[in-house]
Amino acid sequence: MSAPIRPAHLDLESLLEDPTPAASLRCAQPAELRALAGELREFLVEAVCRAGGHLGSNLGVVELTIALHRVFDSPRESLIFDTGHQSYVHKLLTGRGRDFDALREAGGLSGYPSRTESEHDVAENSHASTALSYADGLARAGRPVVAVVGDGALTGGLCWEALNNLATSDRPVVIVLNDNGRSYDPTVGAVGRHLADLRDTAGTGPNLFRALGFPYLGPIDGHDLTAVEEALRAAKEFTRPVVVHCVTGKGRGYRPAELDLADHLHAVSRPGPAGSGAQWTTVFGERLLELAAERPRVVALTAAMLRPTGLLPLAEAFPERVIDVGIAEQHAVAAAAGLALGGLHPVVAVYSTFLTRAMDQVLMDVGLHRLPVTFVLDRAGVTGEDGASHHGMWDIALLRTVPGLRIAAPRDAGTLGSLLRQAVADDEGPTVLRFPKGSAPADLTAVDSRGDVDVLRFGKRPDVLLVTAGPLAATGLRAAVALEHRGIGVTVCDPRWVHPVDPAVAELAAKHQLVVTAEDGVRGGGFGTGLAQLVADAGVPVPVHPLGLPSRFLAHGSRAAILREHGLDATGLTASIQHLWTTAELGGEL
Ligand SMILES: Cc1ncc(C[n+]2csc(CCOP(=O)(O)OP(=O)(O)O)c2C)c(N)n1
Ligand SMILES: CC(=O)[C@@H](O)[C@H](O)COP(=O)(O)O
Ligand SMILES: [Mg+2]
Repeated sequence: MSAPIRPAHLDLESLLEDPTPAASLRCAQPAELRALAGELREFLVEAVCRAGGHLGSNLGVVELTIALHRVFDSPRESLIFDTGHQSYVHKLLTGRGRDFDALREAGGLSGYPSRTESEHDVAENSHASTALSYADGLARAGRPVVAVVGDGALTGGLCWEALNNLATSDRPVVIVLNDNGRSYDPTVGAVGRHLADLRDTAGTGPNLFRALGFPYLGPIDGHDLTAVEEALRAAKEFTRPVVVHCVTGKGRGYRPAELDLADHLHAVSRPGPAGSGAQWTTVFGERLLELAAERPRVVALTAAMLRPTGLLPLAEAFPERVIDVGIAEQHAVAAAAGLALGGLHPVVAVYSTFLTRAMDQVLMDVGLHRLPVTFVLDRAGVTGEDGASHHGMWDIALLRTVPGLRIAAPRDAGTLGSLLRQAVADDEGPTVLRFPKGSAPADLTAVDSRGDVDVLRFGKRPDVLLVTAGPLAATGLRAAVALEHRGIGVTVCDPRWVHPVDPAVAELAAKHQLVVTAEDGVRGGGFGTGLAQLVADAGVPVPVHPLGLPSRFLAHGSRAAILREHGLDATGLTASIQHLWTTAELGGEL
């Protein structure tokens, strides 16, 4: 193999222009690499503060990622980053630096590894704790593989299932433990404590990895390029899985991130005009605190997301009533079942997308026992910039299959409060509350109520009944006004409980000629499907047409733009309903 041609001088500018930066990295001198690390940090701070995204985690892995690309030959040797939120440096070192101009924008660079973006991205991840399993599989398939896993991700049970298998494997896998002592709460659990002991004793004390049978190299200063490289080169010599324990600083090199002791600027939001209403998350946190003060049996659980799910106010007021289990959604749900069996009313606060991991526990541990557990799903529906794996668009369709479980979708801050109150007062079985990312619309007053169902407006003529789920109520009202101007009477109602839907909706349906439903979840199997069943079962001969998201993995972009693209903004709903009404009047198929 001919020696790589060495550029005159390696710096960020030359690296950004270089289609194969790793080759240049391998030729660079230590001083150049140290200077490059500084430039990469400045670049990250500028790009992420502009576009939003994961900052602290990426600042912490600059040297580690440089070393990985110097020692391993990606993509021949697969580099997998667990969770993938810390893969920005990897993107920069694999020819995607210029694409940071459109980081997390529609059509632009993804905030996570993306197979369509680069052959250097092995898996399209973002749900934590999967990398070691991918690595085990890839190694068994004959691929040399390196997996980088964080101390937070290591709290997930899936990692331990993988380690159980890897420890006895005869295939080479380099497991790089990126230990920054941070997931969200560094005090959660024994894994974090053991890693701290390994750091404190310089690896000389009891060592879980060695006890399981892994060769263990470390702990290594993850910002000392030479030390990391030496360890990786040594690890590469092993013909079986080996653990390299790197100690890094989350937010390293950027003062505001280093000083942010809560989460070292784990993720930052894109700057922009603040929404008019309060954030859904904030409203939930405030209402839960009030309810917990009234109801001593209420306790809350989070899977390493205390602040993002709004539980901080409760944790500050009643620290003993909030349990952070680490990145362990399955354990959170099964432990909630235990808490409920013990007479408490647990509230599991989790992002919609992460509850899917624990579906079995929802079905068999909570559902089967008809336990009073309330699941609060933040980031339900379209989440936006975090892309395909973060959209919370499957929750209604999946959860509807759990016998006895009821799902509520508040339309605004006011209904969030009242529905949460109903949910935690329900001791007959599991309840779910789902709401999206962002700010809640202004409260919408009902003009009439039929059971659980709020009628938000009556059409001038009983043409169309529009039944909306959660925040689509505000959108539906705007569409209804536009349709009235076009001569189509539209009644809008919000069932509030989107599963099972109150039969009062079937009675309303019977008074109209066409029913349209709107939801920000998958259309097939979702709320609209359930409502169509209800109307049919009630013997009401009115066609029901569900509108929602297609059953596809939707790319990143802003929430508003994605909803627009799928006809779930006011203009889209207006057009769809007008089309359906026209077709219906002409006697066409619905
Ligand atoms: C299954 C799952 N639950 C929750 C999250 C949200 N989440 C993203 S990163 C993160 C912390 C990861 O900690 P760690 O692996 O130590 O990486 P660090 O950010 O510290 O580098 C969490 C909880 C997730 N991605 N996946
Ligand atoms: C918490 C985390 O790292 C991801 O799940 C992601 O960044 C979510 O972003 P938001 O919390 O801004 O929705
Ligand atoms: Mg960490």
